Amino acid sequence: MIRIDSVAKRFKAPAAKAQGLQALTALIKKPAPNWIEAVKGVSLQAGNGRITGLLGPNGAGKTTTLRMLGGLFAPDSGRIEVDGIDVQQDSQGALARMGILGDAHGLYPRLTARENIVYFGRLQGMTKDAAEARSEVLSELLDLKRVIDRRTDGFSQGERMKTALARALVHDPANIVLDEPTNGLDVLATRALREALRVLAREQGKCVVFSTHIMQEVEYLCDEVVVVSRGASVARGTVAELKQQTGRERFEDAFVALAFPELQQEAA
Ligand SMILES: Nc1ncnc2c1ncn2[C@@H]1O[C@H](COP(=O)(O)OP(=O)(O)OP(=O)(O)O)[C@@H](O)[C@H]1O
Repeated sequence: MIRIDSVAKRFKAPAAKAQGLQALTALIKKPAPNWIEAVKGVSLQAGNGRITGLLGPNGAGKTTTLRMLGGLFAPDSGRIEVDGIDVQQDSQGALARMGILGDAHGLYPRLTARENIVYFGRLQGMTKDAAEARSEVLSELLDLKRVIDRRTDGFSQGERMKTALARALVHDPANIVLDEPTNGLDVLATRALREALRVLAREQGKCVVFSTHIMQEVEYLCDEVVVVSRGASVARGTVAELKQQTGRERFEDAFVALAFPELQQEAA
């Protein structure tokens, strides 16, 4: 179970290079930094055996939220818990309970897919035998058998994603977090991934959280959706509830109404 409570995070904007008089003034008086409010208040509760989608347009703050969940940096405010473990207080404990598929897959190109998976298992404290047995199970679940003993150098986007996902799941974590997992995948690879996520949540009782900006993805997969817009969670519910809440028949229209309310006012 994952619980994110009102997290916020801002970044210092890289300063534009000052020129002429501006540069001279900047030498004497350092200009105040500009801040980018990447996340201003995102909350989410994701239960076990369910797929929860973080749906938002580009730049809404999805990746930043998931990076805080993965302990890559701390929120400026708010709190994140994984199975009751506070990510800031015990990031190792929280990470041990999560399998994270980030935007960069970072496989070792000289190792085979199996070696990549087993190596990661060893880093998670598994015995070689246990990691190898698990790589077998995952190669079945993710349909990796054909390529599991090939070096990952030269893998297609889909093969890379599946190997990275297998690696993230090697320690059989109770919580699975994926950042835009279908990016760059073709229709068959997307279907295979969806099917795997369904098995993980519905049959194995995992808590699955994934971010996306693709409406269809959410309609096909999610038990619960959290809509994020401009750094804040603005709505949550099932697809049917969000359609009902906005009085829209199509989910795309419901999403636009929730994420960009100003567009509705302009249209009115
Ligand atoms: N390290 C950083 N430094 C400065 N700004 C950042 C940093 N990381 C994110 N941002 C900004 O924060 C905002 C939210 O970014 P984020 O990557 O979380 O959005 P997103 O919802 O994942 O978008 P996308 O769907 O396009 O990947 C954006 O405006 C982005 O430019």
